[in-house]
Amino acid sequence: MLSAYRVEQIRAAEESAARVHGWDGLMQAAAAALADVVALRVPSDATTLVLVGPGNNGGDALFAAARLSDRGHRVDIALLDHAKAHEAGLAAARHAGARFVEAPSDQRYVVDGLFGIGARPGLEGRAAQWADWVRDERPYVIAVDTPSGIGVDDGTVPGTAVDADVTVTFGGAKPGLLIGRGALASGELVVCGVGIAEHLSDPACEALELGDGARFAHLVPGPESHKYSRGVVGIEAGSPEYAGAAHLCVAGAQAGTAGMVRFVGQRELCDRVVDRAPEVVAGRGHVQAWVVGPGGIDDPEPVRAALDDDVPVLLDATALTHLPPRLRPDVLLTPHAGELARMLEVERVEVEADPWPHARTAARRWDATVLLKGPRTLVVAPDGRTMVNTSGTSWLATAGAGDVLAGFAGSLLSSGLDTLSAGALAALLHGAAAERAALAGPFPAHHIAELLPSVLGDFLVPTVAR
Ligand SMILES: NC(=O)C1=CN([C@@H]2O[C@H](COP(=O)(O)OP(=O)(O)OC[C@H]3O[C@@H](n4cnc5c(N)ncnc54)[C@H](OP(=O)(O)O)[C@@H]3O)[C@@H](O)[C@H]2O)[C@@H](O)CC1
Ligand SMILES: [K+]
Repeated sequence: MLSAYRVEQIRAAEESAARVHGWDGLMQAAAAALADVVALRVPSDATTLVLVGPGNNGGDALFAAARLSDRGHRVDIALLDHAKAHEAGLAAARHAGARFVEAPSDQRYVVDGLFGIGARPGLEGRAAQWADWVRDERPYVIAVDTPSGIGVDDGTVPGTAVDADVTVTFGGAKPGLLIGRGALASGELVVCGVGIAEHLSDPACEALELGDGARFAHLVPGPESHKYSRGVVGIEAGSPEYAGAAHLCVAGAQAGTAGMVRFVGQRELCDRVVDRAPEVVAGRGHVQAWVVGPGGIDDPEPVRAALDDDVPVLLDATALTHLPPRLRPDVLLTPHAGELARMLEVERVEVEADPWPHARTAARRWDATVLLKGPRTLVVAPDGRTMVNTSGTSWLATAGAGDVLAGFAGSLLSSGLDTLSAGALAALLHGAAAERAALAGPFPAHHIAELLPSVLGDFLVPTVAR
């Protein structure tokens, strides 16, 4: 599990840790970790340009530059403001023989030490020019703690930001490195301990990882299991216009942990679904979770009927246009940005620019868990607990992918996972299956459903079914 902390949490932990290790101790730990990553990633005969800002982020970069110079690396340093650069760091870099330059020129490797957790979002003046140079010249960029220009607490990018290939972040991740456009600017994350971990309070948000399978070992059936104990998921999806959504949602559900899939809907659609998937049972009956809405008809009745059953309910697509004013925490809503914008009566661009507060607002307003689909899918519980998904590929922007996700998440709900865990796990494995599919190039959504069982199996290893 990857944990992310807001700036004030990091500051508080830093304060406590500094009493133990000293401020210089923390900075040296950060600089050492940074220098190690640079030494591993940058070819030994290349020149690394280190961009240095006015605060301790620049201090980390300067001490790392000194360490790299000492190890024989060629280092150019560009100071944003000579008068404000970290004094001891500057002396160390000079002493180690780093070269000082006025501005970026033809360097292909860059360390972004302009601003870290002390940053106000948005870059101006020379910092903005240097970020533009990075955007145009596309060198390989290693960001120090955070890419400069992002909102560290929320992942907003109000203006220009440095686009990094990798971000070496200290003490713990930050929400802005996981969420929204900030996440896209961060690239790969390397979290380095600098001695503050034991002083941190509860994370602001978390990301499940593919190594977290042991937490879900209870999903693996045992010798006593039967189809009902594994879970029955009921699906009401598809319409004459979108029959495919029914097939894809069912395929997603069958790829999950449920022992049985029920399908309800018009007779003709039921027949078609059972023709394609003979294991499916058509018609109403007892279920442990409902999925309603993918490609569905514009009718409030299926939503009302599912909510009347006292089991977890996933509402997607057309079902989101028929929400009662208040739901309950075992309801999982799965909008994309456009659907959430409609639900909240705001513009889609507003949701895309700052997704987290919009997902939180909806979760609070409906007292339901909200899974907001996007390049970094968010799952937010009514009490604000948030999981961010970091798996996936841009090829996932394909018709039907959401139908598969809804069915798969519903399957996990029917097996007893709470809405937050089911949403987070479904998003993680759906994204991982898409990454696997993308190895062969673009793919249709049904490939995700075909790959999900093996992705789930790998995730749950070494806890294999007996
Ligand atoms: N966490 C840890 O345990 C450890 C953390 N460490 C490191 O410390 C870093 C935090 O350092 P920091 O507090 O000095 O803040 P930093 O990000 O360097 O920037 C502050 C300066 O930038 C300026 N400024 C800000 N935004 C601006 C803008 N948009 N445009 C222009 N100027 C702007 C701001 O100006 P001011 O707001 O004061 O006017 C101030 O001068 C942290 O990210 C990590 O790298 C390690 O050393 C040790 C372990
Ligand atoms: K930075």
